[in-house]
Amino acid sequence: MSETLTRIMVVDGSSVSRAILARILRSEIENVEVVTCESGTDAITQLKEQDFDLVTTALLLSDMDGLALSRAIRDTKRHHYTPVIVVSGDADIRLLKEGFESGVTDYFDKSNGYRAFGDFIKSFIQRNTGLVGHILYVEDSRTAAAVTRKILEKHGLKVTLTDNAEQAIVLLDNQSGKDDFDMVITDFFLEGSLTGGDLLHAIRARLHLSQQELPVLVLTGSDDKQKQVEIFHAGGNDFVGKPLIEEVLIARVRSLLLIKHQYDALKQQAETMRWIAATDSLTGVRSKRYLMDNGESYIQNPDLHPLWAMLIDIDHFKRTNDTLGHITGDHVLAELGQTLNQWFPENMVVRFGGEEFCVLIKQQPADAMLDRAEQLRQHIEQLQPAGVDTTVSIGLASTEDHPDCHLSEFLSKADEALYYSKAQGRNRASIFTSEGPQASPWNFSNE
Ligand SMILES: Nc1nc2c(ncn2[C@@H]2O[C@H](COP(=O)(O)OP(=O)(O)OP(=O)(O)O)[C@@H](O)[C@H]2O)c(=O)[nH]1
Repeated sequence: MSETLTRIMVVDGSSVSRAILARILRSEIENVEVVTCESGTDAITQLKEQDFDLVTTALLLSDMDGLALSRAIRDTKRHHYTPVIVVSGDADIRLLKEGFESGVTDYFDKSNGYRAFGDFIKSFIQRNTGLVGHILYVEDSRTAAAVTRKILEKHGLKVTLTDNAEQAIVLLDNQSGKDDFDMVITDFFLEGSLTGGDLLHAIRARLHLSQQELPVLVLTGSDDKQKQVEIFHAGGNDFVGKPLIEEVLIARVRSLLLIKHQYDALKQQAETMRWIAATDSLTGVRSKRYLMDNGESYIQNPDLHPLWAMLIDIDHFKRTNDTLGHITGDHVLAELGQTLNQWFPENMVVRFGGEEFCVLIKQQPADAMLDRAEQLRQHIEQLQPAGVDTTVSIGLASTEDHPDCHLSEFLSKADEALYYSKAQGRNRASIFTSEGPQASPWNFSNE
């Protein structure tokens, strides 16, 4: 949810149009304040006194036309950069010819309907909100650095300045994942032993940061076409000629940051998808798919031995569902999942089936494992998850007893031990040794 307030001015001679446009904007855009004006003069007066993020204007107004209003807006200091959108039903030839020179940013064809107007403005705002990003700026001229830094900061960017490529590489190399750089702006000609071209090469070839991961904008005073080609060959995303023109610099920075932010969003999305595929949403433990993808390498890793498979199955869970309902059953499962995650934080906790969990537990001697299984059994017996009397049966198998098993075979040993626990009366733990299933020594002391 956006937290900053967006202020939009709507200029239109028709009171009906003003009311509809304002209503659409208020319903489509979060945190918006809409101010309406009937005439160009009224609009200019308010624009001189207040800040707005966007102005929409009809083409025909009672005292001037939308193009004249746009020109007047460009002449104000406060709104020199504010986007102006002409909203009109007839894209006449004058708008096409003069709109650009008048500083009109975009045009909305009213014949597309009011609903489309809401979508149009919403997406326009999303594309044109204040710049957000952390820029690593490499410039050895103090004067140029001061001026450019001021421009970037004025547009909302955070800037870290260094005057040489060597230092820039160190800063990039030491990024920690927090407050990392979103893009690099570098002068091509630098005084140190490395040029902007060398920096580019280091970013792409040594640090392996792609053009989407870390866009680089090169500032060059040279009109040399060969140099410009070299910049692209070295992995530069774009270049801007010096002396810098503020609007050109900001437009380039904006489009490169857009690439970077889209890359970050896709990466985040892929991460979320992986997490969803790997996690059981009801219980918060790993999914069976995760076990199938990762379990084999886990049990084959000798550093984790002795490694145990522990299968935990709720006793008479059907009865819980049948008497107390499926929802209560779900709550029991969720609480058990949470408990197992807490008990085995460094291990692989998996929902193995409907009411069955599997935990792969690393580096446990047999005595400690049998103690732990018994403590868990007792804990669940007293836990009453979701207020329901609940017990579990447990089956165990160890790599010490079954050193050369693959995952499925290893799990089936633990499953046989679990079956044995069920057959012996439930609410107990059993272990499948090299001699077959046996009751945990704890069961004898319980009975
Ligand atoms: N609430 C709920 N129930 C589930 C879920 N997945 C499986 N079950 C139920 O788990 C129950 C398993 O029943 P059974 O296989 O007969 O096992 P049980 O009643 O636990 O008996 P024993 O395992 O022999 O002690 C069935 O009623 C399934 O509907 C789930 O996601 N939520």
